[in-house]
Amino acid sequence: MEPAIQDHYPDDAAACYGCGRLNDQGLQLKTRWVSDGSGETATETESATETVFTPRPEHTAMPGFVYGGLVASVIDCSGTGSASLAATRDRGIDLVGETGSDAVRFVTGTLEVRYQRPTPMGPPLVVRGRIAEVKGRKVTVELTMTANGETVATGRVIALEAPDTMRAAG
Ligand SMILES: CCCCCCCC(=O)SCCNC(=O)CCNC(=O)[C@H](O)C(C)(C)COP(=O)(O)OP(=O)(O)OC[C@H]1O[C@@H](n2cnc3c(N)ncnc32)[C@H](O)[C@@H]1OP(=O)(O)O
Repeated sequence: MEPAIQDHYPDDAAACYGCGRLNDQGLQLKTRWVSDGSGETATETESATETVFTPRPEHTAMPGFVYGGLVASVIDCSGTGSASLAATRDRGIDLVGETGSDAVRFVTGTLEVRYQRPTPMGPPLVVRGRIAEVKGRKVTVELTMTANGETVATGRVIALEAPDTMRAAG
């Protein structure tokens, strides 16, 4: 299995509620490259990322359905994780081993979510990310979330490399 980018964030970037490995109360999302041949072209396949999360009962909106804010959170950190994967790769940094502190850190500039149908509580939510553009310190990622193989939400994240002020805080 490919390494998860969040396991390669330095400790000062590992407290995120969505994806920080050091946040015991958080979602601890993990985002990886996948290359299962699902893309129509080699570039699409190479650029696909995946994040999988199974909601818990406290993530309920109405009984049986997932809270939309949770859906947005999963898409958010899937997007920043995907951006980090892309920038880290583009800069020629190899993620060696299961953990490390070699990832380029990204934060959310813009998050867009379109809720396509109610998200059922129970099955894992699978988010696929496609790197739409890398422009300097800005990466645009398009994302699709499925549950039981059906699209429940789509989104777009514009991620920016983390500013020094955020890295130094805390
Ligand atoms: C690292 C591990 C943690 C993972 C994080 C998980 C996700 C999060 O919750 S992060 C928290 C939420 N996000 C924030 O608090 C970010 C707050 N905003 C900021 O700090 C800044 O506005 C920041 C960093 C986004 C952009 O500032 P800055 O780096 O100075 O951008 P700037 O130099 O002005 O612009 C660079 C490019 O980005 C674009 N841009 C700037 N801000 C945004 C934005 N908010 N949305 C979209 N595009 C933007 C500009 O238009 C410009 O584009 P182009 O090069 O095409 O002209």
